Amino acid sequence: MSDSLFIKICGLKTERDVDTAVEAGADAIGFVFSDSPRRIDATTAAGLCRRVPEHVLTVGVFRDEPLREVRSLADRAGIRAVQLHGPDDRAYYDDLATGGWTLIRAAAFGNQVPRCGDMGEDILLLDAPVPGSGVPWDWTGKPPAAPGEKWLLAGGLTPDNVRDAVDATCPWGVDVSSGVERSRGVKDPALITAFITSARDRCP
Ligand SMILES: O=C(O)c1ccccc1N[C@@H]1O[C@H](COP(=O)(O)O)[C@@H](O)[C@H]1O
Repeated sequence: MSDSLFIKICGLKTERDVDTAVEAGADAIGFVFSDSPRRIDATTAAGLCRRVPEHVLTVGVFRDEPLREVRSLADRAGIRAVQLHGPDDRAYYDDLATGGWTLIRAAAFGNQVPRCGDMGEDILLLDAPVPGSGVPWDWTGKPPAAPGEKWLLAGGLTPDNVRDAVDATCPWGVDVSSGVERSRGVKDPALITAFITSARDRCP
């Protein structure tokens, strides 16, 4: 992981896209294990993880999956972090913490601003109400999280809007899926590279 803006590229399914994200400087790459056009199985993810150097965090994305499913998929794939889109249950997080994974809690930004650590997570992801939809939320209204918190901005980011979004919200990092695709579920290597370049523009 680098000290500059942390960048996660999510929903990768192919060797070409993993290699592109790593070479372009991604800090984390995500594999979706929930219902989605980006879903892959544990065997495919394990093969892709073997291509990823140690300094890049491999993340499994789950939505309201039973604990035993999360544990089984994460173990078989060999990922190092789990991104949880529900349930917001402290016991669920405490259980997964014993597995040694970095815990990323995804929450929709609303009237109540979640705090990183409320569920024992290591990183908070503030997302649009429908994850993976490519629809941005209004990040201009008020500070999404306290300065210094380890939080990722996600939801409808693209190479064209990521720089403004970072300037407006000062997140610890950013996360993208739809905005680097040429069609739903199909990544575009040129967009992956363009996203990382734009996000880091004027950043250390
Ligand atoms: O990508 C999906 O289909 C998905 C499915 C289930 C949970 C999360 C999912 N994606 C996450 O959504 C955000 C933002 O995505 P986008 O850039 O708006 O398309 C990202 O964290 C993905 O990991």
